[in-house]
Formats: sequence, C-alpha cells, structure tokens
Amino acid sequence: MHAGAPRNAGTALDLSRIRAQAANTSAIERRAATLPGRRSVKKDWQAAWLLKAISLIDLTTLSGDDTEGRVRRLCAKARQPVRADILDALGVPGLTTGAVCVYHDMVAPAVRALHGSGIPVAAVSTGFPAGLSPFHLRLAEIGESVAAGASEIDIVISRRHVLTGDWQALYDEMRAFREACGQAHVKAILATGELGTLRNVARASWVCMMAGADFIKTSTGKEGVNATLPVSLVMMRAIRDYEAATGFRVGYKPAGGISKAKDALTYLALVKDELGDAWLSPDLFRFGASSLLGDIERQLEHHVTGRYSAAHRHPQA
Ligand SMILES: O=C[C@H](O)COP(=O)(O)O
Repeated sequence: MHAGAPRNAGTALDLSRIRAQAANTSAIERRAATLPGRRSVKKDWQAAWLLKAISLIDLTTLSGDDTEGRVRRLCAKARQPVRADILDALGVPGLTTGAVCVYHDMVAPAVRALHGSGIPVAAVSTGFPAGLSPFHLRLAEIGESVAAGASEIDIVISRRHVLTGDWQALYDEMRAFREACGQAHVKAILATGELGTLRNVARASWVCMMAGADFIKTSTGKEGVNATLPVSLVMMRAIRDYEAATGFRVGYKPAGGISKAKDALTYLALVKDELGDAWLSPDLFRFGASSLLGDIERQLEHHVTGRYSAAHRHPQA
C-alpha cells in the first residue's frame, strides 16, 4: 500500500476542528440521489472501469463457517479474478484483486495460498465486528494477525466514543491501534450505520485521520446499514479536507452491501469527482465486498461474448 507515498503520520487532536465539522444532511442526500443515474462512466469505457474496480476489491469472506478450503478458493479467485480467456480478450492477463480480507484464524491459510502473488492479506481485528472485547485483547489481536502475515489490519472503532462525543478517547484508541499495527497499514472501520448522524461520521473520520489511520472504511458489513452514497460523500470530503490541511492522503474503503457492477461504477465516478484520479488506485481506494466480483465477471463476460451466464457460474469461494 502507498508505494512511495508517505503514510499518514497523523496530527495532534484538534478539538476545535472536530467540533467545527458539520454536515448538511438534506444537501448531501440530494446530491447522492443524483449520482446513480449519471453517465460519468461512458458505456465504451465500462469494461475498462470494471477491470479497474476488480483491482480495487478487498475480496472478503467474513463468516462464522469460513474454512481453509473456502479461503483457498477465495485466494485462487483473487489471483485470477476473471476467466483467463476473458482477461486475454480484454488485454489484461495479470489482473488481481487489491487484497484478500479475512478473520484472524484465516490469515495464515490466506498468506500461504497467496504466496508469490504479491496480493496482501487484510485481517479484521479488535473484536470485529462490535469492538467490545477487552482493550488489551484487541491490541494483542492486532499483533497476532501481523505476526501471522497480515500486512493490512481493518480495526473497528468504539462507537460509544462517537455517540458520547468522547473524541479524546477515540483518538487515543486509534493511536494505540495504529501503533500496534507497526508497518502494517491500518483501516479504521467507523461502522457508520451505528453513528447516528452524518455529522458524527464527519467528526469520527477526522479523529481517526488525525490519529494516523491509513484508510477510513464505512462498515463491517454486519451493521443494519452499511456503505451508502451520502456517507461516502461525507467521508470523501473529510479525506479531501484532511489532505488540504496536512498534505497526507488517506484512503477510502466503502464496505458492505456493494454487490453490483453498476454500483461499483457509481462509486468510482464519485471518487473521481470528489477526490480525483490519484485515489483510483489500490493505495488509496478499496471496495470491501464479498459478492461484487461475481457480478463484475458476469458483465465482463457479456461485454466480450455478448451473452450473460447464470450468476451461479461465478461463485466467490
Ligand atoms: O468488508 C467487507 C464486508 O464485510 C463485505 O460485505 P458484503 O458481504 O456485504 O460484500
């Protein structure tokens, strides 16, 4: 991640800036509602954009019934996300997903299965998804996942720190998580569906960035509401403002419920509009998704062959 670019080192906690964050909910919702219909990604370029989307997926399995076999199949999919003849026809033989994302116990099998591919393994950590296990165990969990070979750690924040406005506690927690990650890059999951307001989303985004998050991520995929376009607008604008204030570029990861190719195109158009082309890279943008790849593969197959195949022909794992 961030090849060549400096990591976000964070800043001191600036409470006046946190408190100054506002979010005009109705304006944000109006803008978000116009996005899906827009043709920012032209038809002829859709295949190229879908290939780009694949390179930005954290291909994910986070289920209580995950097995090594499922994770091995997922990793094979990460190495070769689309049928070889389709990729050859599109002229991108070596395409892979951005990463594979799993629970701690599946890190070592994933690292083995991805050996030599250069594809990073991300672990969800810190008592995922609720983040309510003892703090020292959450820190230890990060250390164990890094030791097992995860080079990216997706942490969950304590939602109560946001809901009670305890920004210092959130900052200290995030700093400690970042430190426990060492060289591994850290994505801060805000669980936006549980934060109550878009203003809280903006404030939590800022606190996590000030505390050194490499990425901010919407959701675990387990909340009642996961990634949405309004939340994405708020988080992307926080990232843009943070870069303007500090010079550090923080990545963005919408996650949970993004399963259709057309939704991925909407997100990419939004990234381009709000953050610019620099963010259209795995260093600065990922989709957290378990079933998006299957739909993209189906659309690419249609693009190349003129035919759709049944969804069950594109299993994820
Ligand atoms: O971070 C990834 C999410 O857990 C995936 O959610 P999803 O299964 O709705 O795609």
